[in-house]
Amino acid sequence: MISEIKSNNYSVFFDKKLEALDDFLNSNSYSKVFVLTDRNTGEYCLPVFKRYLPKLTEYDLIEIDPGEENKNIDFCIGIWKMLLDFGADRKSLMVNLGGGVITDIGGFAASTFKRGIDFVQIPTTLLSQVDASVGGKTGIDMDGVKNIIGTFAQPKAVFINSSFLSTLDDRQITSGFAEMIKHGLIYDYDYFKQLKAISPKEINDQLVRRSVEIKNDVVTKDPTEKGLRKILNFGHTIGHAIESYSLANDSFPLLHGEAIGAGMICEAYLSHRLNGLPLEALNEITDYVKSIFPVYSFGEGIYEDLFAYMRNDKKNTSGNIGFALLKQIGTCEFDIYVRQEDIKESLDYYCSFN
Ligand SMILES: NC(=O)c1ccc[n+]([C@@H]2O[C@H](COP(=O)([O-])OP(=O)(O)OC[C@H]3O[C@@H](n4cnc5c(N)ncnc54)[C@H](O)[C@@H]3O)[C@@H](O)[C@H]2O)c1
Ligand SMILES: O=C(O)C(=O)C[C@@H](O)[C@H](O)[C@H](O)COP(=O)(O)O
Ligand SMILES: [Zn+2]
Repeated sequence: MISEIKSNNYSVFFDKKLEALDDFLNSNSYSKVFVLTDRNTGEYCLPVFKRYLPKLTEYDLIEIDPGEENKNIDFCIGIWKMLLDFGADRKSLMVNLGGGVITDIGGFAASTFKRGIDFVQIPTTLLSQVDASVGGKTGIDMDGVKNIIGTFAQPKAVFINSSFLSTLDDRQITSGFAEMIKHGLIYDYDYFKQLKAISPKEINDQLVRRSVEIKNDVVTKDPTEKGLRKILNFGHTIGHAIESYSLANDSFPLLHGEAIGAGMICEAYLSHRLNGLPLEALNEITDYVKSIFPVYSFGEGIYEDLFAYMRNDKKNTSGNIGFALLKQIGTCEFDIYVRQEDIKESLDYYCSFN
């Protein structure tokens, strides 16, 4: 059974057999089809893709190394070169089969090759299914700064097949769960309470769909993040800085969702101190998020590094560091500019749990 959510000029299909993708390919005469995977999705997901699309006999496979550290210009150049060498033209299609790294770098490479070819997203991690594949943010990291190069480019379609999650490890499932928690905190208290009642491994199609609905409600109203869409960035001003620091300094860096978990605790603190979030709500959020994600251990010695990353956040204006902060659980406000000393206090709050 296929269900569909309509987004900005494209649809998100929930489809256990990729029949919607089969229909999409049959109703669009693309000159060539390119499939972008990483090594893991090539191993675990490509066989599923091929099983459901027996008529797709002709495609060129582009495979990159997995991991956040590879969401960079060098791998992007490699993808562009493959498109060039294999004769991609403006009527070609890029199929991004992977997690958020693949949907981000693949969407960026496709949206810039020959000034843009069509691409579709087939998200294969929980995080990419509930967040990364929807909304048209594409991009790569540079000099350790998250998503500093990129485009707003809408896919032609998104095809979500929850069976891909069966080969995803628990840590990756929990990482994606962070974005679902975020959706509840910024938009739907009842949804947050539903998530609190289960463990990340107990997620189901209905909860995945609810997260996509929430993200889609927001991005259809503000596709290029001029205002409202910034609420989807709750936890990310500090979370991205922690993720970038960990990527640059840790042998086994935090995953995106783990860093956002830390960021959400810090930004819930700022929501309480500066935006009226009740103390009991701050405690509820802190206690719950700490129960899902181990506290990342750091101290004041890295604060300057974190501030340097935050100074590159895309929500900033004229050097003022921008945040989306909660008013209450389920309601989030944006374009709140926070002084460095207040940010430091939120980091002290988080580090007090070490
Ligand atoms: N564009 C957006 O709106 C948006 C939203 C949220 C996050 N992001 C970005 O997404 C990235 C994180 O995405 P992610 O968490 O999916 O990471 P990821 O793409 O690195 O995937 C995580 C790991 O799981 C492996 N994998 C993927 N699917 C698998 C499967 N079905 N079975 C087994 N292994 C599988 C991958 O090879 C990788 O090793 C970050 O770069 C983040 O900035 C973008
Ligand atoms: O879609 C959005 O908008 C988001 O902010 C979703 C985030 O979860 C995601 O990590 C996004 O890539 C962050 O955007 P950025 O603009 O801070 O790079
Ligand atoms: Zn995120």
